Amino acid sequence: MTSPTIGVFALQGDVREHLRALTTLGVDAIGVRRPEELERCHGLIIPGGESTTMFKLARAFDLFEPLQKRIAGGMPTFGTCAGMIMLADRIVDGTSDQETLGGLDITVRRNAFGRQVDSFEGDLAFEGLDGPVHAVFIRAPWVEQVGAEVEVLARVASGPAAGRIVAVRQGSLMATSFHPEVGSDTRIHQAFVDLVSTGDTVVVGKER
Ligand SMILES: NC(=O)CC[C@H](N)C(=O)O
Repeated sequence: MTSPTIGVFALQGDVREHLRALTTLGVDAIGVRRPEELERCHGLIIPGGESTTMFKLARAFDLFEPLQKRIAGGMPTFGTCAGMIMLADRIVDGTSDQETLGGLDITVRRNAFGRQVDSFEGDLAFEGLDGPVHAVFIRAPWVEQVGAEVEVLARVASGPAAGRIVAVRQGSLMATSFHPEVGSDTRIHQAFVDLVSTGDTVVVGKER
């Protein structure tokens, strides 16, 4: 596939930043609000935002089942922050029984780093990429537990959350706790575009 169309789930969240990153990479990028738009996509990004609102809107706009079907059918999908929560098979946050689209065999903790005030930035190593990534965390989840098929791509490097898993891949699904669409570093988007284009991405290590 030479020129894939990649959609960005566009009912809520930081859609524009992802569209801009994809366009910078020369990808045909479209916002997805309706099932017909999803049908045109070879891959999908689910952005950061507010995951409970995203679930409600996906239901209200009849996108929930089509999304679940495409993801289960192997469409490459990349979730960032709230998008990671959408893709997780299991969520813990102490309060809700929030449903998920699922697909990634991970357990995520919502707002794991704390509430609003605990948004932070930091550099971290990302499997397969040359040099560190500057990661921006905004009321972010972290991954508490991963299944046997899940590759860990990044962990927090230092501070109280050091060692926490913040990026994963399982087959055609990728997710980061942080926001790679913020700023001008498009390497993580490029890795996802490669995954969509070739069915595989940069060589990643396997860790549990
Ligand atoms: N920046 C984000 O996407 C925050 C995610 C949000 N805290 C949620 O639980 O859905």
